[in-house]
Amino acid sequence: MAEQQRGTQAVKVGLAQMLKGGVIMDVVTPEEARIAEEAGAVAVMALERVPADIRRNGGVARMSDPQMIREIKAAVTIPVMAKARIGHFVEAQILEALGIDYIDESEVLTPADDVHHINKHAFKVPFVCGCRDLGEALRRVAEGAAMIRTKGEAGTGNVVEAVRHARAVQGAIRQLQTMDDDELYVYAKELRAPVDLVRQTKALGRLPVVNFAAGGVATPADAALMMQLGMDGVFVGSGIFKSGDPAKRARAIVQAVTHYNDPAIVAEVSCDLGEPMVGIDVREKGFQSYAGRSE
Ligand SMILES: O=C(CO)[C@H](O)[C@H](O)COP(=O)(O)O
Repeated sequence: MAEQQRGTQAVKVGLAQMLKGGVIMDVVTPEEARIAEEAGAVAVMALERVPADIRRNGGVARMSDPQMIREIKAAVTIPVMAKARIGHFVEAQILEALGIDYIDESEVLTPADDVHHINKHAFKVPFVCGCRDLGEALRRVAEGAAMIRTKGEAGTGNVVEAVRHARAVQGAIRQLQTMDDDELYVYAKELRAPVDLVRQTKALGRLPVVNFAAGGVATPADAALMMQLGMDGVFVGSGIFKSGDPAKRARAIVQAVTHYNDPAIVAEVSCDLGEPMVGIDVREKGFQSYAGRSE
């Protein structure tokens, strides 16, 4: 690709589109990365601890050790993503210098700036960011995100928040499509999002970038549910590598995403998967929401 074309918003959005219809798996070792690749993951997310362990350990969660990210990059041929803390543009600079394929500016790590997100236009590497609703999604796109993921609640093994966020985004887009163009200025104000992106979303009938589900997807049925709710693909972390048979579950979730509209196949791949991860009820007293850490 010509140097002057690298890193334009169109190129970054196009790179993210290449992941459409796929599963992106959190991995913490080169061995897990190889299991993910063999299972058919379209990309892996290299991190030191899956979200369930981040929750268990507590403390400040930061960008992973660059050496560990390098080892995961060397282990697989599929794209490798890594996480930077919200607003931590130096962690993002480091990840870009490491040649990472996509950066996740993630609420799963402890935010570094509780007001500002990273200006993602300043980078050549594409970014993915989380959202709970349409306004949050379009604010991230305005900052240069090339890919969106609904946040869910990572590390819970509980799909309820992923469903809530996917329904919020899709429902708002349906509502937007019933609106008169004159009404978009006020709606954009309500969404706290630029009116040109609101107009574009109305015209497309979808977000202007790919939108994956994340946070709490733990079974093939969960993954197919998110696809039927209109998501373009799925992130799975704790649900695979905190389960009894990660390789089998990883393959099953990839199959379920590919055949999400075929219940017979989803039933078949759901058989004999061993123990699922133990989940957390998000209504439990003292539950810490990661999704609410930024807006
Ligand atoms: O942060 C992520 C995506 O950006 C994680 O990959 C994803 O949310 C994992 O969540 P879980 O462990 O619940 O599957």
